[in-house]
Amino acid sequence: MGLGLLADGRWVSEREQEDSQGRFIRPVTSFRNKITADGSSGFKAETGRYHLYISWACPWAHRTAIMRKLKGLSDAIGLSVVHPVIDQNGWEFSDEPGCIPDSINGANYLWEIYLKADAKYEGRVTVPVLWDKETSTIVNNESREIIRMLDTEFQDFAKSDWHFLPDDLLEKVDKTIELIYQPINNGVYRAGFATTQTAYEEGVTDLFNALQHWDEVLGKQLYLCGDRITEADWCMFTTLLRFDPVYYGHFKCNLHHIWDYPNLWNYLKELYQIPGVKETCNLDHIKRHYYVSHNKINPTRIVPKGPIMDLESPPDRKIVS
Ligand SMILES: N[C@@H](CCC(=O)N[C@@H](CS)C(=O)NCC(=O)O)C(=O)O
Repeated sequence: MGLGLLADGRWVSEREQEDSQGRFIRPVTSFRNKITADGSSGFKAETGRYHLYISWACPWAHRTAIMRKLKGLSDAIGLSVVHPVIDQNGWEFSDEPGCIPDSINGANYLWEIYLKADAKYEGRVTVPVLWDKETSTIVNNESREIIRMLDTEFQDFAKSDWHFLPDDLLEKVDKTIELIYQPINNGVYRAGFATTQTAYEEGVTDLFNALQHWDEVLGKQLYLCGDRITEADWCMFTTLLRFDPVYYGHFKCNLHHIWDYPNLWNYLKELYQIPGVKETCNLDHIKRHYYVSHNKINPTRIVPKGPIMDLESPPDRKIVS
């Protein structure tokens, strides 16, 4: 599949992991430290100290890019963007349009960053990566935890008033992020990377049951957790954005398009049209990443021209509470 991992300090090509029934297994993330406003964790929130490595293509990394942008943290936290296609050597830095080379460590490949953080690191080399320039290490490479840190620990440097974790919704936000993870965010991968009919059907069934549920919820309330936008909405957004252009065809998630669901489709457009969000949505990188990197699923590496998808048209969701 053009995907690989680090083993014994070397890069080795390897396919996606699966269980004996052909079900996709997502490996556990390894760097789990935390940046805190008061520095009690050993990583203090500071301006100019941290750097984010992302791919515009990746839905997990995209969450962190949205958070950095909307919180007004672009001056405080640096950014590098890898080439959209994963080839023999994994994620690669490039100066092609849309990419930002690694100005911090001067790496050619993302795996070099992982080895610099931990010379004994073994396993997958994934985006996003939150890098600490002061201690030359990876603080964290789990998107859900990175967005939480950017949202709550960098208040002194945030240049906007957005806050995506209201005190009274903390539990609900966590529960919702958890609730949409398996069937939706990971569900598209469970369908797309399945290697048996049964595993694929399990993934697709869970996915479309969950989409139906959330379409109904979004007919009654504005956002996933109620009347305010939260971190959970950004977790949902990056999957919905990729759905019709990629998951519908490439991952065979084709019972319905997102544009068939009146509430989900309008909700997607509403979030897309929030100032600052569009600049983080690179559909060219998104399509090239999936259709070209997964050569087991798409051996010709042909990237479809469509679909024609109008995310700019005015949303007209009807909320009936
Ligand atoms: N748990 C991670 C998952 C990140 C992840 O799977 N990223 C993918 C891109 S969409 C990746 O870098 N894959 C490369 C690989 O597995 O070799 C998170 O949410 O941050």
